[in-house]
Amino acid sequence: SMNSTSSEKSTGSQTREQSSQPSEEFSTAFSTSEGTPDTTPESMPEPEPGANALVIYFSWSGNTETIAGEIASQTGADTFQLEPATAYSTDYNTVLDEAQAEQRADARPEIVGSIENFDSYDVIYLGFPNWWGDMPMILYSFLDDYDLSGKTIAPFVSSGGSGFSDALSAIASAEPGATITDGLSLSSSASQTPGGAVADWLADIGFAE
Ligand SMILES: Cc1cc2nc3c(=O)[nH]c(=O)nc-3n(C[C@H](O)[C@H](O)[C@H](O)COP(=O)(O)O)c2cc1C
Repeated sequence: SMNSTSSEKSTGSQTREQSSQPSEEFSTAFSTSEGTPDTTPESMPEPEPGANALVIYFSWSGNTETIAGEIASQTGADTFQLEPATAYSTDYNTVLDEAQAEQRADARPEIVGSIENFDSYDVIYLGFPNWWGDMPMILYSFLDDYDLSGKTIAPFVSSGGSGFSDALSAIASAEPGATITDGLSLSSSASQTPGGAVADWLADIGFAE
């Protein structure tokens, strides 16, 4: 299940009616182009691979979710889907307007449920689609609600071509006490077969199993 963290997310499997690639227009319009000291190594049990990592993501049409699932599968990390208390429209043109209105209002959409044992995670894989050159506002809700000081954030984005835009600096501003790795940026279509890119990225940032 994509919602394997703790017990919270029984409501988390919204179905999406859109195709996984609703945003052809963006391809053109937006193209720019272990922490503890090793004191008693003999007697310490080995930590489970990925046991201290959590994949947190928002996805409207499934592309970011596919990347999130691949990261979880390759690392053994838990996952938590950011889901807004008030669902977005399933209509593409309508969600474009909803997203823009939320951005203009600097909104903080409420997140369904809460992340159990958040403090126990050292590594947060944080994924989202590029929405109008920014993170969806629910990512700002998450960064406001949770303190990521001392954690490592490994960001990933799915986009029609814009990549992260200014999202990486926004994350850094919101979480000055966190370490942020190089990000993984995939196009909408590359997001659908992310295995190789995820493996390369995990190796690059030092989190390959
Ligand atoms: C509301 C909205 C705004 C978008 N804005 C951009 C954008 O500014 N730049 C871009 O490259 N893609 C943009 N896209 C395209 C998405 O980033 C892209 O389709 C992504 O793969 C969707 O990920 P998801 O399936 O996880 O929701 C936008 C899509 C939506 C729905």
